[in-house]
Order: sequence, then C-alpha cells, then structure tokens
Amino acid sequence: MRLDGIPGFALTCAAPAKINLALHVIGQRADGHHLLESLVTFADCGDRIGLAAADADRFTVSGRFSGGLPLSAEGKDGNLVLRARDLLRRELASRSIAAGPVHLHLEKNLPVASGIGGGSADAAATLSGLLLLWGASIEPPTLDAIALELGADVPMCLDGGPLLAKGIGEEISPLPDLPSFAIVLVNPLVAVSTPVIFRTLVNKTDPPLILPLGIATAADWLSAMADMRNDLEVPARRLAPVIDDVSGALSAAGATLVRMSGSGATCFGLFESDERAQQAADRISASQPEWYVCAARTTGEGG
Ligand SMILES: C[C@](O)(CO)[C@H](O)COP(=O)(O)OP(=O)(O)OC[C@H]1O[C@@H](n2ccc(N)nc2=O)[C@H](O)[C@@H]1O
Ligand SMILES: Nc1ncnc2c1ncn2[C@@H]1O[C@H](COP(=O)(O)OP(=O)(O)OP(=O)(O)O)[C@@H](O)[C@H]1O
Repeated sequence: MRLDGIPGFALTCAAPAKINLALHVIGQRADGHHLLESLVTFADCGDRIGLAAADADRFTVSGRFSGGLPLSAEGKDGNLVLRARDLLRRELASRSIAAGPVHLHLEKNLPVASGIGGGSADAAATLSGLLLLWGASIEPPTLDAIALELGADVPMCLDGGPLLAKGIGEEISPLPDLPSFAIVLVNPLVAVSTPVIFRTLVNKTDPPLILPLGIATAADWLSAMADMRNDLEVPARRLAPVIDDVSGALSAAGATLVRMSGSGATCFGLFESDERAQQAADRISASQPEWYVCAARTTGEGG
C-alpha cells in the first residue's frame, strides 16, 4: 500500500495492522514451527515508512510507540526495517542491481509485540517501498523467500489483502470476497512475546478452518467466523490476564464478534457500522485512557 505523506521523503508506504480474524493451530513441523490455518485481513490504521535517496544510510523513528525499538540492523533482534533493507540489498547486489544509500523513517503508531504484526508490516512496506525507490524488481517467489526469512507474518503483509494463510503462515490464498468490516482494535500496552506463546501452547492439533462455501454474504462470514477460534488465546490469557478486560470492554461496547489477534494481547471487535465502531472506541478510550484504541475499517469487498 502506498500513500503520500511524511514531509521530506520521496515515498511514504503504509504498514497496516494485520488482523488474524481466526487462527487455528493444526500441527507442528519437525523444526518446532507451528502449522496454522488463519483468516487474515488488514486494517486502515498502522505504521508508516518514509523513504528517500540519501548520501549515506540513515534510520530515524517517530510516533507514540517508537521508544525502545531496536535501532540497529544487527542480528535477529535488529529492527525489521533495516533487516529488510539489508536482505533486499544483498539480493540486488548479487544481480549487480544498484541499491544506493537511503534514509528510512519509521513512524511507529502500532504497539510493539502486540499480535497485529507491526514489525512484519514495517518489513513488508520497506521491501515494496525500496523496490520502487531503487526502480528494481525481483520475481515474486524470491521476494516471498526474503519476506519469510524476516518472519512468518511478512509474506502475508506483502500481500496486504484478505487471505487464508496456511503452513507456518507463508502459504497464502487471497480471499477477495471477504467483506470489509468496521473494527476496533484494543491493546492494553502489555507486550506479549510470540515465541513464548507458541512454546506454552498445549493443544496443537485442532481442526482446520471451515470457510463459507459459494457466494457468501457478510452475515455468512460472521456466522462462519463465530465458529472459529484463535488457539493462541488460551496461553496468551494465562500470561496476560488483562486480555480478559480488553475483550470484556469490546463486548460491553456492543461488538458483534470479539477475538484476540495473533499472539496477543490486541483484541478486535467487529461492529455493525463505522459509527458504532467509533462510539465503542470513544467509550473504551474514556474508561482506559492509557490503552491503544483504534477504530478502523478492514480491507475487503465493499470497503
Ligand atoms: C502468530 C502470528 O502472528 C499469526 O499470524 C504468526 O504466526 C507469527 O509471526 P511472526 O511474528 O512473524 O513470527 P516469527 O518472527 O517468524 O516467529 C517467532 C517465533 O514464533 C514461533 N512460531 C512462529 C510462527 C509459526 N507458524 N509457528 C511458530 O512456532 C517460533 O518459535 C518463532 O521462532
Ligand atoms: N520495526 C519494528 N516494529 C516493531 N517491533 C520490531 C521492529 N523491528 C524489530 N522489532 C522487534 O520484533 C518483536 C516483535 O514485534 P512486533 O510488534 O512485530 O510483534 P507482533 O505485533 O506480536 O507481531 P506478530 O503479530 O507478527 O506476532 C519485538 O520484540 C521488537 O523489539
């Protein structure tokens, strides 16, 4: 996704929040990674990445959640924006394609380690943005492999539309018919570590998702989603009991469906209209002014 935006940058790319509308863990690979089936969409709130050619590489950050982010590219714990830049540059260098110095700016609007894929979305937006800035292109399978090396969620964030994800998250089937929903995201600002949640998961062989067949209405999708789950909710709620308060607040505010996204602690509520969603967000913010609360619309049909 591309948009005009951060002053002083040739390009600004949106890094939208990823929402796991449902996530079933159906098995585990020999290397420990879990096999999933996840219904995924994206919300029109998120981080933004500014990109501009520069005399030397530079990285700057701003935004409500920029404090405490890693600022270097080094190691597995490096910032995903810089890791994405370096992996892409290495690939382009192997093909003798110029990938000059860049100033990258991360406007961090999404809470960190919150189950809505902020770092993954940043990495995906950086990959797409740099290809545009450098005027380069690489074939989709190679780009997907680079994305997967950065994280299981990065290929889906590169796709950016409603989809079904299988495997460890990298087998993606677009779902262009999934409707757009009015949504409220709520995070209590308690970071939850994805590896810890997967490690403490007990039931790893749940049944796959059952999607509505044929031409489905929004009501069909809502009814199918009501029968789905997020299997990571049980371990996440044990680790961060405040998730009960978050989902309780969304239910009390009138959501038609409430669930946790990813490995938590962000929960989402789906609402009948944008107005209802905004009212719910205002109500939750008023009672919990410290929490991250965002009323948004998901990508999809009719959005
Ligand atoms: C929970 C989800 O957000 C759902 O979309 C993803 O499965 C996690 O995606 P992610 O944050 O990009 O995860 P990664 O950074 O690749 O993996 C972090 C750690 O989570 C565990 N992990 C991740 C994905 C997966 N399918 N099975 C796992 O067991 C592994 O221990 C891994 O080392
Ligand atoms: N650009 C970035 N934004 C956020 N976190 C980053 C970034 N780069 C590296 N990280 C590190 O990645 C870890 C996970 O952060 P992230 O916000 O992507 O998690 P998440 O929202 O739980 O993602 P997911 O839903 O993919 O599991 C954090 O420990 C953080 O320090």
